[in-house]
Amino acid sequence: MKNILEIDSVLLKFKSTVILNNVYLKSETGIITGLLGRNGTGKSSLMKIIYGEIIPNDKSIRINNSSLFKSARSPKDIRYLPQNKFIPMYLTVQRLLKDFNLDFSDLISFFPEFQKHYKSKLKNLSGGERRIIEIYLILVSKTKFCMLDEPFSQVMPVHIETIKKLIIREKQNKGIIITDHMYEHITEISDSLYVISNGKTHLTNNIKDLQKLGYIRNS
Ligand SMILES: Nc1ncnc2c1ncn2[C@@H]1O[C@H](COP(=O)(O)OP(=O)(O)OP(=O)(O)O)[C@@H](O)[C@H]1O
Repeated sequence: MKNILEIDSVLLKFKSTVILNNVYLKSETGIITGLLGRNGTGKSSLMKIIYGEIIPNDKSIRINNSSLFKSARSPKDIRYLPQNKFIPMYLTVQRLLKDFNLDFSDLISFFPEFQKHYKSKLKNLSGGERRIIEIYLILVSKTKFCMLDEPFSQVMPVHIETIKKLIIREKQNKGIIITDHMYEHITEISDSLYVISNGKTHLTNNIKDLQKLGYIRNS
């Protein structure tokens, strides 16, 4: 089944500063939605609003045309990978995979290096290894929509390529919203691309749009 998430009419202010104003964004099963924008333009805030972690001054969010009025979200509907680590360090890879109902064999088919880490606690993994586990759990576990906030920072280039393959596999079952300043990876895998500028989302098609919106320099 195809699921559609839409958000519009967003107004987010911190004190008197307007961060987001009149945003529109759509995510749907089978589509990778890229979100770009300069530092501080509100990409993480928009994801947190969708996830229900920030309550903005105004918003309208719908899944399959039903409005979400409550702030609590079910993991069956939306999963969110925040920028900062969020999983308790004392949990093992084995325990996390069990909790998220995931297979170790699938993880190591993408990341064979993790064979030795089945019983490792997160605190005993490197920063990049921990990030890969977090990305895998959020991206692969069952849900309608998955939001990834800067999945590529901390991860080495070979693993970035693997994560991109995993994202492309997973979009068959869910809508994926992704932001990262390694924008070439985002433009490469995105089916639909928005840039946030001056509090608004701009649906963009090409690199020229990114230049016009001040996200990258004119070459
Ligand atoms: N809890 C808060 N209180 C006050 N201001 C905040 C709060 N959270 C975010 N902001 C401000 O809102 C703006 C948007 O922040 P946000 O983290 O959403 O930006 P971003 O586009 O994700 O940035 P980056 O690319 O640097 O990660 C920033 O100016 C930030 O300082």
